[in-house]
Amino acid sequence: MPGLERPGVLGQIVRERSQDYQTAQAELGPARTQTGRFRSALARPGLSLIAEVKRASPSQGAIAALDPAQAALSYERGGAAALSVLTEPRHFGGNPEALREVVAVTGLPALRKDFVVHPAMLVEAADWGAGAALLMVSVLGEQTATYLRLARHLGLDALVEVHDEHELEIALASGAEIIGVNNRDLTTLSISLANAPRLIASARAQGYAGLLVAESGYRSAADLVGLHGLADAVLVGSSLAGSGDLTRAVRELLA
Ligand SMILES: O=P(O)(O)OC[C@@H](O)[C@@H](O)c1c[nH]c2ccccc12
Repeated sequence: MPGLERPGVLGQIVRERSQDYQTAQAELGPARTQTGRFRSALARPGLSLIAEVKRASPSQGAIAALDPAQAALSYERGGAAALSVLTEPRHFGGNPEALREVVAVTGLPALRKDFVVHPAMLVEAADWGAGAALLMVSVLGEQTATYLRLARHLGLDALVEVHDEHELEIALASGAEIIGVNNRDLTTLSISLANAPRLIASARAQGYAGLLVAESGYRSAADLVGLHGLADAVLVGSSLAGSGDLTRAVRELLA
């Protein structure tokens, strides 16, 4: 399975997830209809917000004991364009039910946020009603294009995540329609808010015409100023999830 040799926290999680899915079988079945709901939600004019249901993280430990369905409704009320739901159980407090519950209560498209290391994880995402799945170039490397094709076959949009120039090259070559740039280095967990603007500008300069998402570390509307007119969307988790009033936190972030 891909990514087993990655260093730091990322490598640990990838090895755990690979164990979890070691004996899984992926029944792809016939091609499913592509709705593109997640993609269209981000393509709307202005900076779209992907609000994340995140109960814990390796960098912060416990964030908030959110009820996923309630959190999703609060985010929707505040004006989020789409949702991201962690399904990784050991470090992010996620689980499959969280995603299923969110899909059941909201009209917003949801991203399965996990460390995809096996095709079965994409089949699950589609079966659970996700509109999209996260594909991390730091995990999948040159297999990113293969997983992208699998996601499409299953009717899913894919958020292809990169953190540096080399990963961006792989994402651009893979044919990704949505590329996310993570400000957080997942091997060290350190954040640099300059990373997403820099790589997003680089993707545009290379003629990339798809959607671009800035990810991680945003806490206030002031932090987003540099993204307007540059990124199509921003992915925010911890600062919203830990705010105590999710609807208000979304409104303040988008103000
Ligand atoms: O909580 P933050 O700093 O707002 O970040 C959200 C999101 O970008 C982050 O959860 C994330 C980005 N890429 C990931 C990959 C796996 C797990 C988590 C992530």
